[in-house]
Amino acid sequence: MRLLHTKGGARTSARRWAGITGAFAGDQRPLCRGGGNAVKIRVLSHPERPHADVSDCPQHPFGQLRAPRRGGDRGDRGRRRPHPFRCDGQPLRPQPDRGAAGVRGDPAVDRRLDRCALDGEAGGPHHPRLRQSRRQHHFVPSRSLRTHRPHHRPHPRLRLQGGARVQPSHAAQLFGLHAEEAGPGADHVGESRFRRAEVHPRGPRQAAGGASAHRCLRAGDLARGGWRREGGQHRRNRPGGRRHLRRRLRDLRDKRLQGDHRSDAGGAGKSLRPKHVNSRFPIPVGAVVLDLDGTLLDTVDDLAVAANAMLQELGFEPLPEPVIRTHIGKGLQNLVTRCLAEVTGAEPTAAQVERALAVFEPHYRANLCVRTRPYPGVVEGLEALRQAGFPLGCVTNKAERFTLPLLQQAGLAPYFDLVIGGDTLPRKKPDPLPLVHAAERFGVPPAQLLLVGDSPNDTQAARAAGCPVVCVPYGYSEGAKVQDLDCDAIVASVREVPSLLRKVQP
Ligand SMILES: O=C(O)COP(=O)(O)O
Ligand SMILES: [Mg+2]
Repeated sequence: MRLLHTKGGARTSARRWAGITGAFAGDQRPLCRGGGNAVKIRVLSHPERPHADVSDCPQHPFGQLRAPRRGGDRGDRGRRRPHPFRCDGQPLRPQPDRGAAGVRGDPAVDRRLDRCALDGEAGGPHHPRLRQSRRQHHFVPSRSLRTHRPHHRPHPRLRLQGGARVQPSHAAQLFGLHAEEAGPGADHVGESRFRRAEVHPRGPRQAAGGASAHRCLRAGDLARGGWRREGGQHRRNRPGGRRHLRRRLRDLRDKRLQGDHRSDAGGAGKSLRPKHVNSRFPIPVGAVVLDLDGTLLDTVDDLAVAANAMLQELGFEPLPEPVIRTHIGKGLQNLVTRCLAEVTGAEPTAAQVERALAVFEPHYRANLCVRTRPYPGVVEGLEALRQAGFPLGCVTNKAERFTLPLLQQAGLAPYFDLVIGGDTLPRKKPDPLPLVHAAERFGVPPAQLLLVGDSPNDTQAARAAGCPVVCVPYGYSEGAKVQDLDCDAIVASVREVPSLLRKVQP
């Protein structure tokens, strides 16, 4: 018996070859399996033609025929595909259909693994077209070898849809889980990460107490765990199943994230969105104000140059830029005070601050916009906000005498209808006064004035005034993490702000 493989030929060619060489007699027919460009034939030598082989064939009418390799069949591609669990020298994992494991290198194991199983046998040809069935040669790791995802980690494919507008802290609201409605023992409420139970709350039909599509109330079924049957179709759509999850996420994306104004979401007057889901987006806004340092303009380089020139003039060592960066946000006087405190190790007196400020200001005026640049996305964002019809304001703690020329030199002045500096009003951020004033000037209630900021001063002022606030992550948040700021959303850049807003007429 010979095992020959033909490549490039086909079943017909193989049969023809068998006929030509006379390798088969009477009822001995070549066993041909498969098709396409690979075929394996089992040649049974005829007693009178013991040397029948491809090399004997005078006509050699078809493509490459080759004898099986030494050491076993390595597949039609000429190379053995390494098994994922059989790296050299690594212990082999037990396989359900191949018996006990062993170590590659052990001749007995090698022989077993390299054995060329006959066509039709388990472990037979590896070419997919020659497989008896799809699953036969796949190694399915046993239950104990599968890796399990701990339940406290969010599923990797379970991303909240909605892009930047959705923050992890919204999970509870998105999925309709509020402390008062989740019931007693709902220890997961308030966690930013959510578990399976939170992602798949029971649908409205089940919650209403109606007969479930999946639950079966018959006694026999209850004895089987309450599901109609184990396995098969009935498990597919049950809550927690993948399909159920996909459908639920689609519902959330399509209907619930559209916001309160979508009264048509659920058909004629009937919203599918439960009342307790608080959709915050898009935010209804009549006007937008933006912070300057750390939100619109990257001013730290020029501020550091001026601050270090001041320190040098006063006889102190310069400070590194990252230190100066953490002192930006509460106005220039505060910056000077904190730089002095840093180098002297003590709180400076009012007179010392006044003297230092007098040294600082000329340096800053001379370096106002040398290396100061708008952050990426700022110009596009302002442009888009203007196009959407929002009146724009700049509310900063920087003194007005520096703010106005800085906006001019940076090319942002034409975008703003209103500029409020740190000394324009009696109090500055984090006091709500500048925002309340801006809302009045724009003729909108504070709840419809959006502040785009970067620091706790901005978020505190907005919360105190009752304004919505979104933060950019790149600014100077006085050492605080942007994730810790009390804001409605974190946007990667000002460019993303318009997509969060819905224009309301003032
Ligand atoms: O501290 C400053 O000088 C100004 O800070 P602000 O523009 O972020 O309000
Ligand atoms: Mg700022």
